[in-house]
Amino acid sequence: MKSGEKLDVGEIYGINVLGKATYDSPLRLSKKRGDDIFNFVKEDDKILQDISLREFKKCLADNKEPFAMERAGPREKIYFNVKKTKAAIVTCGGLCPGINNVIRSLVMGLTYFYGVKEILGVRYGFEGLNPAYGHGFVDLTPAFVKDIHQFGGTILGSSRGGQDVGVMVDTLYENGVDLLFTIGGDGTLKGADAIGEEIKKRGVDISVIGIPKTIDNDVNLIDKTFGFETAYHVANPIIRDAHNEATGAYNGIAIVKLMGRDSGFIAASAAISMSVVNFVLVPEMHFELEGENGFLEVLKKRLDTKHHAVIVVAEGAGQNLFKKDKKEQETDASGNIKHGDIGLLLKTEIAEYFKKNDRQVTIKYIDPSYIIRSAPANPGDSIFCNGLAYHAVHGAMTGRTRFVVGRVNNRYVYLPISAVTNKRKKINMEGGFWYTVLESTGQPFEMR
Ligand SMILES: Nc1ncnc2c1ncn2[C@@H]1O[C@H](COP(=O)(O)OP(=O)(O)OP(=O)(O)O)[C@@H](O)[C@H]1O
Ligand SMILES: O=P(O)(O)OC[C@H]1O[C@](O)(CO)[C@@H](O)[C@@H]1O
Ligand SMILES: [Mg+2]
Repeated sequence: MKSGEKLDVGEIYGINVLGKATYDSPLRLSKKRGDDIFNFVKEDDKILQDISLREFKKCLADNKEPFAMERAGPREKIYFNVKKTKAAIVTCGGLCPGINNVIRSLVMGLTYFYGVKEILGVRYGFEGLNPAYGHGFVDLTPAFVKDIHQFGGTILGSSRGGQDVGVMVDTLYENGVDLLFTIGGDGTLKGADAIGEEIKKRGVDISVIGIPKTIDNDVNLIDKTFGFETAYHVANPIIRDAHNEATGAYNGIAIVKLMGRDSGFIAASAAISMSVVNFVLVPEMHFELEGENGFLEVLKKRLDTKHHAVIVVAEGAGQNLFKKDKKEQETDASGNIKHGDIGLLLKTEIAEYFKKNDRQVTIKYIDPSYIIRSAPANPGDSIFCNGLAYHAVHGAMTGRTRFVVGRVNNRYVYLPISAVTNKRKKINMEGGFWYTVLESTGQPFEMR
């Protein structure tokens, strides 16, 4: 392609809008550079998805515009009349550090940036949008939320389990809600999109916004979800102490099981952050216990040389070892598969194997379980939660709908909900992150 020639407009992650934004933003921001005042974000400001030069050159060669997404932030024109705007906030799914920070910053942002006067707190997840449960609403004001960031959990309560989308939209409409902020994981975001679809069908003016929350960090496309960093931060000293237990006995083995239903980011990050771990087992890998290259044999070799071992296992790892029939698979209220307890299975299998091989071992099994997700957000997550909430408020006021706010390549962006829910983010076993895990643990590429 010759210089100066225009690229074809390629695919971008287009976001639905309720209509044209016609009101002037009440924010006193600048429109020009060089005046030391933050500028409104221009509508054509996009962030590249893949920042490698090779990918960019490939797009140039194919005469295609690279994949890009909207930069998040305040716009000059907004859609909603701030004098009449009413918002609602709902939190769904499992707990996660930082939920209260997000609620607090949404309330502060809506109130102080745009002058929104009424914000409803929906109780106990999507249940709270079904009047049959009788949960009622909480009035969220700056005075009410000012201290909540100091606590873990969610002041609104949460739930799993499906609700009738029509009933939820009726509730929003009947209560005059213009903006619905949903804070949750993949399930919540799918629910939010379904609500947005129903709103569109009815032709009503309600924006639906998603703020991705999950300690598992399994939301597609975005750099990370809030709460993930705190979760592995809490796991870090637990691993340190597990190592003390392992080295405190001849042939001591410590097993730490961490959450991570389908993605092993918590286990892997915790292990790299406290690099005394010798084996990390995650759902993304296939490993066997038996056999010449199986996990038990590799563990034996490790004990023969070092006489202790620390194993960190993600709850969704090694599910192939349970040999369950598809029909026997149990699910929770939201349809998430309940996994077999890999921590206990490892403990039993390791004990039996070394007994059979006539070797003395001491096994300590540690399952911190919910402890890693019920803590308050650490400083890194607190900063992140603030940023997500403020950017969500700015996006919502413009009439954008069915979108999530997230960070991609270290920038805040808006993405359609469907782009982040159509696939679960998993550790790339050929990627640099997993390679770091192998470098840090010294475990083999394969154990099967
Ligand atoms: N496809 C869907 N359509 C409508 N609602 C859904 C859909 N999937 C999930 N939900 C609802 O979203 C809520 C939260 O889902 P879920 O329990 O799976 O948690 P999550 O948001 O994925 O968070 P976590 O990371 O803790 O799993 C539940 O009330 C669930 O019924
Ligand atoms: O027992 P609960 O509350 O349903 O949630 C457990 C699940 O939630 C998660 O923490 C995700 O939020 C998973 O890692 C875990 O499997
Ligand atoms: Mg989920």
